Amino acid sequence: MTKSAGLFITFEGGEGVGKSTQISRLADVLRRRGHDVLVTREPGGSLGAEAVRHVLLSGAAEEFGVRMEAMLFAAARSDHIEQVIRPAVAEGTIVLCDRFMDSSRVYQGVTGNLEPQFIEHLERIAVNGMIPDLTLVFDLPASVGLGRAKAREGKDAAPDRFEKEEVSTHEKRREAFIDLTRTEPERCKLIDANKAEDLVALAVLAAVDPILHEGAADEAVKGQKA
Ligand SMILES: Nc1ncnc2c1ncn2[C@@H]1O[C@H](COP(=O)(O)OP(=O)(O)OP(=O)(O)O)[C@@H](O)[C@H]1O
Ligand SMILES: Cc1cn([C@H]2C[C@H](O)[C@@H](COP(=O)(O)O)O2)c(=O)[nH]c1=O
Repeated sequence: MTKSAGLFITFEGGEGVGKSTQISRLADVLRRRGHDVLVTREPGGSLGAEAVRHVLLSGAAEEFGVRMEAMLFAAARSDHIEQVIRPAVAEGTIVLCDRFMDSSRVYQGVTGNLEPQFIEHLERIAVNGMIPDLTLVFDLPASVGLGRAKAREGKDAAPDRFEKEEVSTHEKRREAFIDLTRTEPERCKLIDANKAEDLVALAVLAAVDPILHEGAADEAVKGQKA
């Protein structure tokens, strides 16, 4: 198989919506089709960003305020992009990333009440042009997602810094994620996550297939011109 162009696909949504489950299933399908695939996550995905992940999810930075947390997410994102994502996409890899800049827009921007200009400025610096080719927004009632996350972690596990917030805050996040699919319909596609795993997997493939074919068509045109 000729090497196709790399792609950057992000998975967004509230807690326990099934992102990791579907990323793993999609990665298997794409690898079977012969693609190089890298699965990664935020916050984290590079050595520096994984260190910052611990600070953020443990709640150690919470007392310093949402601006501080937003800047830590942005710092982790910048490291992750420059060390891992950009080089992988440049080599032709399909990068599947569990959460990215839209989580900052929603968690720190909308429910953290940070000024939109501040979030936009941080995003521009951190992302540095590495905008996802496609973002899948998984949608599920917040209470269902939180229930799934709790079942996954075990009833005695303590919720992390963000999981522990009010259900109404999680519902506000759900609405904000849905809004993204209205304001950026080309990039952000809504996936109904309130279905059996196999049906969600079919919806994910249906959303991803068109951009795989666009990439293949671009390569073919380049090949004809060469
Ligand atoms: N379609 C589904 N129906 C029922 N349960 C599901 C479905 N998809 C995933 N799950 C289960 O729900 C739990 C949460 O799924 P998963 O870890 O994939 O979500 P996530 O979006 O990555 O969560 P988080 O953002 O909290 O890390 C897991 O135990 C998973 O097995
Ligand atoms: C990237 C990013 C993440 N968050 C929040 C969202 C989740 O509550 C956690 C990550 O946990 P997960 O189990 O790995 O999904 O972090 C955020 O608030 N802002 C961000 O930019």
